[in-house]
Amino acid sequence: MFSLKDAPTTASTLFSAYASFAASMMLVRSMADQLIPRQLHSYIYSSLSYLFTPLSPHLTLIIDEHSGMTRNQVYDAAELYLRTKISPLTERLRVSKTPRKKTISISIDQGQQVNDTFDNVKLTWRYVCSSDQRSESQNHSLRSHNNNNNQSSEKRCFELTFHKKHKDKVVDFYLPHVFAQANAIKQKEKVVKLYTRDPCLGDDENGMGSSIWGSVNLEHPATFETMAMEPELKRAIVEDMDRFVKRREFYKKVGKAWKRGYLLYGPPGTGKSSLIAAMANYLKFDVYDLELTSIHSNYDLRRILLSTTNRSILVIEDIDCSLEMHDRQFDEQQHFVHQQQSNNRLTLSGLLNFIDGLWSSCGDERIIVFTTNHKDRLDPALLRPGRMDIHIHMSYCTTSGFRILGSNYLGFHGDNHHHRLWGEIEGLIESAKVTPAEVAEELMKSDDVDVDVALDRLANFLKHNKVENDETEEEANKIENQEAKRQKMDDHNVNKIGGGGFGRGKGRPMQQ
Ligand SMILES: Nc1ncnc2c1ncn2[C@@H]1O[C@H](COP(=O)(O)OP(=O)(O)OP(=O)(O)O)[C@@H](O)[C@H]1O
Ligand SMILES: [Mg+2]
Repeated sequence: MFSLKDAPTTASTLFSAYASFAASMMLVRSMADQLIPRQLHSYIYSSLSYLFTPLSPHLTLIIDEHSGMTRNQVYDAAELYLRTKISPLTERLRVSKTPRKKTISISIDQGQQVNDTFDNVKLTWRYVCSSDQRSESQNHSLRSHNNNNNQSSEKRCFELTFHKKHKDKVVDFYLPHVFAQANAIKQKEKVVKLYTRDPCLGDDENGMGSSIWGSVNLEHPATFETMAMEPELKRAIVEDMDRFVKRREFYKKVGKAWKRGYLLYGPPGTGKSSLIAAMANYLKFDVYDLELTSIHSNYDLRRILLSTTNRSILVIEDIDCSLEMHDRQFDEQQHFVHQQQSNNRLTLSGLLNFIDGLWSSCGDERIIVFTTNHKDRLDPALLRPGRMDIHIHMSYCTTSGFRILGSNYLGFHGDNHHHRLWGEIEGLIESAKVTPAEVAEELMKSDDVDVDVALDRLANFLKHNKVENDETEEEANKIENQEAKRQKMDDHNVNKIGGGGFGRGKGRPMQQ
């Protein structure tokens, strides 16, 4: 065996000593290669290299874009979250926008680093792209999955580095924080959709699914700020919705389906449809506009409702005239006799049963809105307590409603309320019984809105309506008085004939 101790220290001996050492190492390595099973080679070499590399105090988590064949949700959350953490020092950013999105998204480019701090823990994110080593078959299936030929061969991941001692804090608290923030961003950026039944589209081969509904982006600009309504009513609706979306656990605890029903009633043009849009924009819930006249049976209804998604608003407008809905009691009596027939037509009880039962138990965070111009014509089954949780009366334009429209349409704020016509209009607005739609129309009539002209026109419109209302009211009073007189005469005669027998109330008609 070679020994350095006895060797003379000349250059040539040093060289021959090194050569001999290298030769011995090669011999040892080739013996090891032969004696140690092949599978253990890489393990042993990496363990040896680990022993000779200084220990790093840092830990790096690798967050791949895909987990197997599906997307890695941690990656998606990180991508959204890191958009909010881009610092002015970042040198390269990626910018994109898809037709479905309203905003431009900015994300970090490969190799770029983003620093973050969470509960005094310093973290560094790095975005890494490399060419994918996966087999061609895997790439192929990913390609078809992503429908994105150029990018599928690229392997993308985030590397999250921090001090090892914070591992638990990062996994248990920081990553959930990243998820929560990403969800909030997603929610904010969500484009609300309006789904309507498209008769031109057939069902898919299962007879179910998205083809039942066609969708467009809900571009309705109504918000609670633009709605001309009493401020207290607006506040009450917003608070009610806020409470509703926060109460997942509560609904579970009390065993109630997580749904909420609103009945909006009032004359045409008072903002019922606008309010639905404002609700959808506020909650970022998609809207399913259900036209009952296009549905022919309870079976169809069930199928259509089952294909709606959670966190959505189901709207049935003009419920009183959508259908000749049968009285619920009548329908229940007939149910046993004509069960088959009942499935072949759409009935009020079919709708109510479904909303109360099946539909509400298989979905979460559902809102249902019925609208009507005539609440008095609705079937009592629809109005009974517990069915529609909140009844909202959309009324003619009030003073505060006019203030909101004035500020929206004419840019009136603060001092502008001192306009010479303002007081006159406020004095007329409630007695003129005009709808917010009519007021909005008057304010928008000229192309370039001249405030004087617009208010002048509105004042005249209100005066004209008030005169008409007064005349109609006079006429109605006259008829009412005549009616009352006639009634009095009838009652007089009835009392004479019936004599109030069998406990009938005095003055009640006999046929009752
Ligand atoms: N309360 C309101 N606040 C703000 N704008 C309103 C309001 N009511 C009506 N408008 C305006 O009038 C237009 C028509 O209103 P909308 O369609 O919401 O009324 P509606 O009550 O649904 O009527 P209908 O009973 O005929 O369906 C809206 O696009 C909006 O511009
Ligand atoms: Mg409407």
